[in-house]
Amino acid sequence: MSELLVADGERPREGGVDRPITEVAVGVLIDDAQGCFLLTTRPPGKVYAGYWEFPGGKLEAGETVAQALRRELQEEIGVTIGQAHPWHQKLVDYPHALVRLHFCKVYDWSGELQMHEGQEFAWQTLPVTVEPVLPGTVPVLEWLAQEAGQAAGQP
Ligand SMILES: Nc1nc2c([nH]c(=O)n2[C@H]2C[C@H](O)[C@@H](COP(=O)(O)OP(=O)(O)OP(=O)(O)O)O2)c(=O)[nH]1
Repeated sequence: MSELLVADGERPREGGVDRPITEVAVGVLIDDAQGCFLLTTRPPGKVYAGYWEFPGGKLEAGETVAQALRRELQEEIGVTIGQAHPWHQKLVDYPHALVRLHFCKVYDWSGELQMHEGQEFAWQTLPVTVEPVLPGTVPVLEWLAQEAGQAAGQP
């Protein structure tokens, strides 16, 4: 498990020191043929609206990460995913909540992208050209860059 990331640390925390951890499933949809990955904006009305992130959402009671991811991606972007490959986890302390992000890589899906919640989407390569990026999403871009460097034979 990686260390805690504190986002917007100068702002007060809702719920005090003992707030529960909210588990979140997040999908890094990778198009290997094109060498790109999908980012979407947070919908209007949600915290950090307009910030770029990877699609996903909170686990409901009794759900596994893979089940939640499958449901969220159907609801939010209209695709049905194949296998979700567990990748990294990150604990992020936001003003609004303490969240544990379960990032999964996804290489297969069916259906056309449909932004059901008024989001924008962008297929991106590194470095990304969209901004602002959600604080809890920034580490993912670093992990992707590390992997790309390793694949290219860099230390
Ligand atoms: N989907 C997603 N959420 C992220 C990422 N990075 C990150 O810090 N988060 C945080 C933001 C939110 O606090 C939380 C996700 O909650 P959410 O509000 O989007 O989830 P949801 O779709 O289930 O929301 P709702 O049903 O309660 O409206 O995880 C990311 O890359 N993708």
